[in-house]
Amino acid sequence: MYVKLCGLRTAADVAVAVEAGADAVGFVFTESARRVDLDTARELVREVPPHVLAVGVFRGVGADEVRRLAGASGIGAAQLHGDYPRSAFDEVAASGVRLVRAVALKPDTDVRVGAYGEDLLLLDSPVAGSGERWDLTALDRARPEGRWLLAGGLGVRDVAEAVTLARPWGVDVSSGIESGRGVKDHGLMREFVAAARSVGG
Ligand SMILES: O=C(O)c1ccccc1NCC(=O)[C@H](O)[C@H](O)COP(=O)(O)O
Repeated sequence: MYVKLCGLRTAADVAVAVEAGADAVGFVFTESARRVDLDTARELVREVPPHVLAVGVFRGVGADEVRRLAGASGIGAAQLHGDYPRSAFDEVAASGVRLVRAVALKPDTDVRVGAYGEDLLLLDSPVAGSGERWDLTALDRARPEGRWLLAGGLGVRDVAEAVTLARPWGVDVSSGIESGRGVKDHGLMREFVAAARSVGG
């Protein structure tokens, strides 16, 4: 079970995520209580070892700006939320970063992993980073195959149940590992990784 811990803001957050065994860590570059500025992001990315993917989270930022921030911070992947066209994905990918396509599951959502050139598809709640759950039974109508992550209101107590129901390749969390908005709880981070991996290997 691939586990991404998102919205990290301090070097201690990164150290705990790595020690807990996270596969990927996310840094929010867009308007949010979790936003980190470029200098902070660059310092945090330096703390991420090569076997862990450093992901920059973007929404409402042009592809050229994503490229600039990706290059300046050293992230390994860009997670794009919102209505980015395929051309924007191509443009960002050309800078050498991997792509995460973040979408809410609607009737017309293209759930083919890689349809926009992405390495990972992230199925999230309609309001990303809000900690709100969404109706996982919608996956019965359109279930991705391959490298897709489930996100949206997951927490220590319910991630195992959600994994059993949705059968994702991996999971992503932010609010559920916080003690307050934008403040990571290191105990919850460790517990979340263990809980996510407690289901069927
Ligand atoms: O975290 C934010 O504030 C945010 C703002 C704008 C776009 C994306 C954002 N976050 C993305 C994530 O943290 C996660 O990938 C995902 O949405 C899970 O969030 P949560 O429901 O809080 O666990």
